[in-house]
Order: sequence, then C-alpha cells, then structure tokens
Amino acid sequence: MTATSELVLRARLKRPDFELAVDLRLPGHGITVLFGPSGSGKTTCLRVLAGLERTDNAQVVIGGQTWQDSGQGVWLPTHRRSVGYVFQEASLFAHLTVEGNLRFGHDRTPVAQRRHDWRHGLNLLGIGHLLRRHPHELSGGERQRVAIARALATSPTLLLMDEPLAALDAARKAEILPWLEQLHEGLDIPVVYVTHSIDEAARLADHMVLLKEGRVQAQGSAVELMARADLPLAHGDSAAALVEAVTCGLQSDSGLCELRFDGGTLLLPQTRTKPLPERTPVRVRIQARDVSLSLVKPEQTSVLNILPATITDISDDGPGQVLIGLRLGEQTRMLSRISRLSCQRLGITRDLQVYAQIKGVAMVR
Ligand SMILES: Nc1ncnc2c1ncn2[C@@H]1O[C@H](COP(=O)(O)OP(=O)(O)OP(=O)(O)O)[C@@H](O)[C@H]1O
Repeated sequence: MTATSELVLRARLKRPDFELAVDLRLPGHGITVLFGPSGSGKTTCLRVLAGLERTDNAQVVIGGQTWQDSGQGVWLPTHRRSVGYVFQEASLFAHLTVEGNLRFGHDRTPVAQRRHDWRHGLNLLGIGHLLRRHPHELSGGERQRVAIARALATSPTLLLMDEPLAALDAARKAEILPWLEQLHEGLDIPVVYVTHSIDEAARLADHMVLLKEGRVQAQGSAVELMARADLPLAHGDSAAALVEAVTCGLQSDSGLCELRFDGGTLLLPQTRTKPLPERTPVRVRIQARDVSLSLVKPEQTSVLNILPATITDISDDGPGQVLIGLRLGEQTRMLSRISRLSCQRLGITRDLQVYAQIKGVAMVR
C-alpha cells in the first residue's frame, strides 16, 4: 500500500455530551470495520468522511486527494465527494426498477468522475436477474444488495456502510454476507463499515478500528486485534481468534479438509459442496471457549486439532475464569478460556509450552 492510497481521517468535533477526537490512517483498499459500543462515534466518523458534519477541525484525504482540511481551508461538500453511502435501510426509489435505480446512481455522477458503467456491481452482488423488478418485489437482503450496487454505480472512491445488515433477520443476513465478503477483493476502493456484530467483523474486516467514547481505543489488522487479550473484543462469550490459512488438501476418505497456517495444520469438516482449490487463502475463527490446554500431548482423545503453543498472556475473564493468550508458530495468536482452578492446577505461566486442544474451527471466509 502506498501512502497516497491511504484514507486519512482526522477529526475533532464537540457535541453537548460527546466529543470525537480521532486521528486515523486507514488502508486504501479492503474493508475497515469501525467497531464500538452505541454512542462511541462510529456513524459520526462516516458522516465526517461524507462531508455531512461541519467541523472546524478535520482532515479527510483519500488517495492523495484532499476533501477537507481545516488548516488549509479546504472543504468539499458532500456532492463533490465521490462517496457511496449504504444505510441500515435500503433507500431505493420505489417507482423505479432495479435497473432504473442503478442507472439513476450512474447518471447523477459527473461524467468526468465515471469510472464504471451502471452494471459495475451486478456480478459482484449477484443481482443481474433482478433488473426488471421493483423494490417491493425484492427480499430485504436483495434490496440491500441493490442499494450497494447503486452506491457502486456512482463510481465512488470510498464506500461507507452503516450497519447494512442490522435491519435483516438471521436468514437474510446469512444470504447477503457471502456477497459482502467479495467486496474486499472485488473492489479497488476502501470500504468503511460500521457494525456492532462481532460475527460480521470476523467475516468481513481486513482492518479494524475500536472506538470508545469518541476515541480510538485500538486499530490494526482484524486478525491482530481480535486476539489481543487487553481489548474488550477478547472478552465475553463470543471472544475468538482469527487464523489466516491456506487450503492444502481434501482428505476425501474422512470428509475432512486440511488447512495450513503458520503454526501447524488444522483439520475441519468439509462443508462446502464444491471443495476449494489447493492453496486458497481462507480465514478461520476459533472461539476462546473451544480451546483447552494440556501440559502433555493428549494421545487418546477425540479432539482432532492438537497443536503446540506458548502462553503469552493470562488475564481475568469473569468469575472463576481466565483468558489465556497463546502463540503458535511465529505469529499466529489464539485465545483459550479456562477456569482459574485449571490454570492454577496446571501451573500456567507466561512462556510455558503447552498443547492447545481445539474443539471447534469455523471457516469464516
Ligand atoms: N445530530 C446530533 N446532535 C447531537 N448529538 C448527536 C447527534 N448525532 C449523534 N449524536 C450523539 O453523538 C454521539 C455519537 O453518536 P454516533 O451516532 O456517532 O454513535 P455510534 O457509535 O454510531 O452509535 P450507534 O452504534 O448507536 O449507532 C452519541 O452520544 C449521540 O447521542
């Protein structure tokens, strides 16, 4: 990534009970997830990027282009920022077909800014078969896919998404997530995505920013942040680490798929109807509660994935529980939640070599 492809967001903004103070340099490609509790300033960050918040102290630079710089007196109004904005509720024009909605997005873009034609998002979002329908003839998930494609039809240089799945039920979310996953590799522009859902973040985020009370608590790659025991993400029931791996074979006789990562191999059930080709990059999610520890390599156990690991952190994690940080290989991190009693009995200390027994591995992308 070159410095000019970066997205710079620096903003200070005061409201009666809230102050935003962020200074971020985000990757110029892939999906950055803004994550944090309600009221932490996620939507406000998107609004600053889109030019919807007038503040005297902000800088927004994308791909070397300055949209806003209070120091230099630069301020581009929203209509001059090439930004696509997707909200919780898809706001499609009811009287237009899907094609009409997409063409509208395209036609309102100044000719000089058009990099794509109105069909740009059709394949990426799988909506080619819906072109003749009106919004009321679409499911909630389809409507959101069309809303994203309409945003893309404007040839944005930045795509902002504010909880685009929050209004959908679990089945619709499951339907749309695979399409969203493709955005991080199918688009050459950065996506800034707001969500409260750790599951969505685990699947979609390349980069993450944790916000708390208007400040940046931490930022970094999603893989790194999810496994940091000092951050709230690693605590609570859904705490999990992400592991980047590549496929390295299908054991067809056992119905298992083998993944290789820095730190060993993982076996998991082959759930896809069509096995992934060799060396496909995948991401797996391993919940802290699914990882137990042993001082010696367990021999007679039904657990398939048992890997050597080194203890890096031990921290309290609620009544009677501790969260253990683990390193596998050079840099892979995992988390294990065990009882404090087990921790004491095993004499777990930092730098101790152990075996991690992994009971559940889910491929998340
Ligand atoms: N137009 C406004 N006028 C005054 N205060 C506002 C306005 N919009 C938001 N706020 C306040 O600013 C703070 C940050 O709001 P923001 O919407 O950015 O939070 P958020 O992290 O996106 O929250 P949520 O996850 O609930 O959407 C909150 O305290 C909110 O009440």
